[in-house]
Amino acid sequence: MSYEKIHPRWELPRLNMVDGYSLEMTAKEIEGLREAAHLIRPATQVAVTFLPGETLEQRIEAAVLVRELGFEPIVHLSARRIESQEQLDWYLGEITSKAQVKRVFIIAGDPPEPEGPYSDSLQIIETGLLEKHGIEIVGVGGHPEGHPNNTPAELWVWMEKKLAAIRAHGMVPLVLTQFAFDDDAIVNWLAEMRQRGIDVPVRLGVPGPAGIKRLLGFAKRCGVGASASVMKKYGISLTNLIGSAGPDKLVNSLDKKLGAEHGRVRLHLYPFGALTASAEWINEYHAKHS
Ligand SMILES: NC(=O)C1=CN([C@@H]2O[C@H](COP(=O)(O)OP(=O)(O)OC[C@H]3O[C@@H](n4cnc5c(N)ncnc54)[C@H](O)[C@@H]3O)[C@@H](O)[C@H]2O)C=CC1
Ligand SMILES: Nc1nc(=O)c2c([nH]1)NC[C@@H]1CN(c3ccc(C(=O)N[C@@H](CCC(=O)O)C(=O)O)cc3)CN21
Repeated sequence: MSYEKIHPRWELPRLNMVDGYSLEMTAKEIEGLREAAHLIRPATQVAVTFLPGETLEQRIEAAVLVRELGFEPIVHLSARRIESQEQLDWYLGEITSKAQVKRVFIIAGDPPEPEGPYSDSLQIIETGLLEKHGIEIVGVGGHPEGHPNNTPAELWVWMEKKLAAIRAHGMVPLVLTQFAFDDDAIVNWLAEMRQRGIDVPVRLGVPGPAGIKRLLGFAKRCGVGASASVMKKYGISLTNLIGSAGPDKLVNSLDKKLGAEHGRVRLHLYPFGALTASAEWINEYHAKHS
């Protein structure tokens, strides 16, 4: 399968670690995206989250802005937060007609009980609504550090089922990983994925630069490992939580450790509300490595 659809340069070796990066924004970060826009390369893929406390209208407005500013929207769908099939159908209709969305990312979502008819991502793929609305590329989650509700073996089975279903519905699959601070967790997980014969493109989720307390808060909330030893590798001492930290060490280490056996990868930055800081970090990294 050709993955050129995912990104024009997917089939080529990366120029550096930020080549073909993607970013994300919450649906409420309309002003944040406007402010950061001049720092972001044209046609960059920008994902719009599906978090509690956002309305569908805010998400649609955000996707429209991503498109208007000359970027490529990726719209998140949180299966457990979708209230009905009618709502999913309507939302897909809105984002595809108003923002020409071609890309979605589907994740189960954190609610322990689904708020509507869907308890997992596979069920969304199987509705047939994605291709009905012209969606071409579908991302699903990867979990380098595992997931509290599934064993690693179960997670691989789920991944293969989702990827097969995306193909069966005529769309192109992609995996986007949960953010992680631990380079070894990411590299080992990716090696296992490739050993299993899963050749799908992967976007590796890394945290953008942010305050240390904020990074640790997100790690806790999202079940991401942030032990003293992992954070030390990342460049953070847990005895001094003042200031902020960027992903330089992590990204440099990934650059060294990732080889041909890990297949095609690109980065996805999780800015955690600081889009400008992430865009600046990318530009500085690019300037240093080109
Ligand atoms: N990577 C990311 O950016 C994000 C990751 N997540 C986390 O990833 C989890 C898994 O998502 P997918 O890989 O899409 O799973 P999935 O939709 O492929 O489901 C796989 C299996 O895990 C179960 N499961 C998933 N979420 C659950 C939950 N919250 N409680 C109980 N059982 C659950 C499903 O019922 C199913 O049996 C989310 O539930 C969430 O906790 C959430 C948001 C963003
Ligand atoms: N298990 C899990 N659950 C999640 O909700 C989750 C993950 N994993 N992995 C990473 C993504 C990224 N997430 C987030 C969540 C909040 C903001 C954020 O900026 N929140 C604002 C206020 C809310 C808003 O603007 O909508 C904040 O200031 O905290 C960003 C990314 C949540 N995500």
